Amino acid sequence: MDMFKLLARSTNIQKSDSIVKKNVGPCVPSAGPSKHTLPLFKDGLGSHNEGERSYRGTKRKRVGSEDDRGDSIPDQLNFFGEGPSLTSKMNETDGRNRGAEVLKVESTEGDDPELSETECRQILKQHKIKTTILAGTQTVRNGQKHQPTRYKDIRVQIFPQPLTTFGELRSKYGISKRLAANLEAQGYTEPTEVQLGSLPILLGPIENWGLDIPGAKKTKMKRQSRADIDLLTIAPTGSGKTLGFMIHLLYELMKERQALMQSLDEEHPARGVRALIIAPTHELTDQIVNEGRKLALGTGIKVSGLKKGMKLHLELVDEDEQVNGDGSEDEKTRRQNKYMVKSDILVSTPLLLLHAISTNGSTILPVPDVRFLVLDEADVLLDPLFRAQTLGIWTACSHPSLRTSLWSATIGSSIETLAQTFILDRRRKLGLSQASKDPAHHIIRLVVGLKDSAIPNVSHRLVYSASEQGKLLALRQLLHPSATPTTEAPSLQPPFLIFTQTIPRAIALHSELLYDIPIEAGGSSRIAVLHSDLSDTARSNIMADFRKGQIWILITTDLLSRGIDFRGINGVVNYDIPNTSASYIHRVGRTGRQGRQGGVAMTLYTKEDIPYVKNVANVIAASERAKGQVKGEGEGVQKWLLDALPDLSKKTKKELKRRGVESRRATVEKEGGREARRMRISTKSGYERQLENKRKGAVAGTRRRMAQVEAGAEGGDDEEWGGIEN
Ligand SMILES: Nc1ncnc2c1ncn2[C@@H]1O[C@H](COP(=O)(O)OP(=O)(O)OP(=O)(O)O)[C@@H](O)[C@H]1O
Repeated sequence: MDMFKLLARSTNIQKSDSIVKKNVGPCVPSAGPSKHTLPLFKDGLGSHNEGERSYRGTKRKRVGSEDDRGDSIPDQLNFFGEGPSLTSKMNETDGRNRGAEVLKVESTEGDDPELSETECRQILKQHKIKTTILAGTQTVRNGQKHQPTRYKDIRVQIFPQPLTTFGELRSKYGISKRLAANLEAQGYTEPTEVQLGSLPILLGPIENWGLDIPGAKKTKMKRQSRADIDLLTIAPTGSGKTLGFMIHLLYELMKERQALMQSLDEEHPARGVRALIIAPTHELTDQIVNEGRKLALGTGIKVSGLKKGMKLHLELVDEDEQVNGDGSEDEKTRRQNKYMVKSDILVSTPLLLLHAISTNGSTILPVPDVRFLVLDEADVLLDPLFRAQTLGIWTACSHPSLRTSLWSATIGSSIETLAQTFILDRRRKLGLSQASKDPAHHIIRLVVGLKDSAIPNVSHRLVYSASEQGKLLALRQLLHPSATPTTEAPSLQPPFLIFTQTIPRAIALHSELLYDIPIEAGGSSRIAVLHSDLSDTARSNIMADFRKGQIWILITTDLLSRGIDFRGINGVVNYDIPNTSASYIHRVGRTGRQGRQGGVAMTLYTKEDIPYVKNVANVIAASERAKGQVKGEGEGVQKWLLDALPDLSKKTKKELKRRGVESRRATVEKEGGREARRMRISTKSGYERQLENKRKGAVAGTRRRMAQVEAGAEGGDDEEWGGIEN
């Protein structure tokens, strides 16, 4: 495996040889062996300690020691690399289970072993994968007669055949050679848990789901029938959801393309957007495009990100005045070539996509060719902030067999109900809920691990620092290599992320810390701030520099809390407490990805935060319970603290989610600026600030006076001599 390819993953750098060598020298702070703590799921622990398991007809064993990889990455180069390989990590953790658990099945009974239902149950349970049909079609018996199939709230657990190796993608599901080769070239050899559970449902026939499917008795159903399904997937951060939906989309579009080419007698099939992926930020859409392109290489499927001004309909290109030219035919063709989207899989943020399918009068035009809709970070996309836009797009996807999949580490019950209601309403409106037209449609929910919880392979710390100044001091202790690690301020080696509540606070913290990194270590260039007020170019440059290891500490807002995959970051600092427990789960999920051990999530809180800390404390406590950890002194959340912290009322929770801690939003203009001064990010005393302000005032006054004198002198020159008045 090419180590530089790994280092450059998720960047556009192809030949990053020189960059890596230049930037990742011995002074790289994250160099050194990665630490290991406990496994992600406790159940898996016991079952995998044996190191080897056998099921009927299959021999299931741990694979992939360091030697198996064939190449090992020197620690000092493994800055943003994959860390220890997934497989080697298993050995290192004494054969215990981890986040991105992998398995290999060595078939001893033919190429395509079918596992019995008991075996499926066993594997799925071991990996904490729970699959439930939430609603679907069911044949209702009325006396002797079978009523037409009807929609029902079913809520039945199913046990689909798990995907135990990527080899099965080809042998069982028939993915193309090219796609299989691309997976291998990217170093993906074994599926992670979310892929193990979701791909058989997405790619396979309904018989894969086990026997207990209402209305789908094996004897009555046609063999190899595929159901229309909508899937909700809830799996931990960094568990490989992107690859899960990408493999599905590429598989479907390649199959469709092949069928079309055959039916058109080898002619080129018509192209157009057939799959939409929506994600909440540009950073995330760029990352998805990047991953998608690597997988789609040579398959003929085009994956692209939507750019400003691009449209999905010809009439919209013609309508747009901004891009209108002289009206000639040539000009029209040129314009259409330039502004029409020409890709099979389009990735976008909701607002940009909505503009691309709306007229100037903002009527949304339907996109009937779209067959697949993926909502990545679905809970955020269906949150009030993005809800109208997302549902607008979803409604515009008017294909009768649209398959929607929703992915996130956190999908609360209200969002789940909203999605389910919307899916059923949409089908009803399209007249699809009658039995004759809807023989097999199901809404399925797949949960990996404990629903809505933080990854347990990260060490969580909740640190009280009394005041804003206290927080700054705690952070400085982390930055200075000489600082002795204490329980209050544990050591945290860069690279790491710092989250603040607002953009002004991120900027203020950045200017405060700018000179905290010694010149010999790169000085101010090692620390940067990223937020949505920056230009797109500035944002992508900062992202690229952080991935390359040129920036060590990145201060940001919740903009980067979702989906962003920085492989090797050592930790996350919540400089300001997150607004919701979901936000905490996603922020800390930027570390400990792919089950990587040793990540630290540190949350600082002050007096003002006490009424709001319970949210975070509960998540940490649940995560510790999940891994069965006995807490060390100062680590995690002590029981007394959990009991002492006040509970949040529904109203407070709602307000906190919407606005964050109110006092941190105070500006100097409000309340004579007293609150703003108290919450200011600065270590300077009031007296020092007063002196500084006086100095600034004096300098400004001198400049003003000089300008006046100059203006006066210039004015004198310009004035015409008017003679002496009588
Ligand atoms: N089967 C696999 N083998 C090895 N690495 C994998 C596999 N699947 C995914 N990965 C890697 O795991 C990392 C995390 O994947 P991804 O970003 O898709 O996580 P996610 O579940 O979407 O996380 P989040 O909830 O934070 O968005 C990526 O670097 C990806 O390349």
